[in-house]
Amino acid sequence: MEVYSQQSSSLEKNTICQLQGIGVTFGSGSDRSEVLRDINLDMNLGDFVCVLGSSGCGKTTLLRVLAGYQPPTTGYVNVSGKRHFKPDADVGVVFQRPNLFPWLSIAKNVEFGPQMQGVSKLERKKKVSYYLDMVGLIDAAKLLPHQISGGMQQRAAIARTLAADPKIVLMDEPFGALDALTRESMQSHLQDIWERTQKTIFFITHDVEEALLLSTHIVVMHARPGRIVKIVDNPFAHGLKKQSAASLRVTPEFIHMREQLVASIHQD
Ligand SMILES: Nc1ncnc2c1ncn2[C@@H]1O[C@H](COP(=O)(O)OP(=O)(O)OP(=O)(O)O)[C@@H](O)[C@H]1O
Repeated sequence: MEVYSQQSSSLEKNTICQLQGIGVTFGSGSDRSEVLRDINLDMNLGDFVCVLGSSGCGKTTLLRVLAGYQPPTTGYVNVSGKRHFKPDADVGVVFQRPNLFPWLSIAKNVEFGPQMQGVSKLERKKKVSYYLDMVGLIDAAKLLPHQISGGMQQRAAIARTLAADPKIVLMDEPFGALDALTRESMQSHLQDIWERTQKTIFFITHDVEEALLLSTHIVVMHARPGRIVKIVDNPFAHGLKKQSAASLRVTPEFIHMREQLVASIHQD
């Protein structure tokens, strides 16, 4: 395992997304609050980056900068070599609560992005079937969001985001509102989807085990101001392909790594 505290790895040829010197300060005078300072991070094609950190350390603010919702006070974001400063189709977002359009069927929700992009009807149909199949929701295509479970809704939200073909997918605690069993099945669904699409994923979680089960890299942030203190190459990357979460979790290596990460979060 390689653990290193450097702030930025060198730009490689398959870098999809680059955060350079990101800082965010809200307010001014006595209300001034520096929420993020000098965040540098490169994400390569197919990376699954999990971000861990105590509550309020700035994870969501960082995701909002990446999405183009929050302009940084300093620094910039590049996606595929271009400045990214406003929301667009290159960056897809999945929130903690699946914000599906309640009046549209699951299929129409998934079709929405490609339709906005002017994709032909035939292509749209193909995309909808492909992504609904990927998330195991073919049979729910005609149902409305309120007619399916929370886990199914979140899978539909993931399919909707992927159907717009983003270069990078941002996820803000997407399984945080789900019960433990559904969460576990969603983790294995997401791992499978990621293996199949090879998308670059930026994933915020409070759950150290979730980060170890899913990611290729783990970013640890500390607060006041929010900053990256550690970037870890996850030795368990792709681990769910070889063994179940239950058997991985009890290995001494996994337990040791989990304890190390918990300690580094709490050094904050
Ligand atoms: N628009 C804003 N104006 C002022 N302060 C803000 C604003 N948005 C966020 N903050 C502050 O920035 C800090 C970081 O918030 P953020 O939501 O990014 O943290 P987080 O790590 O995602 O927290 P959690 O894990 O609890 O979701 C908090 O102190 C929050 O109050």
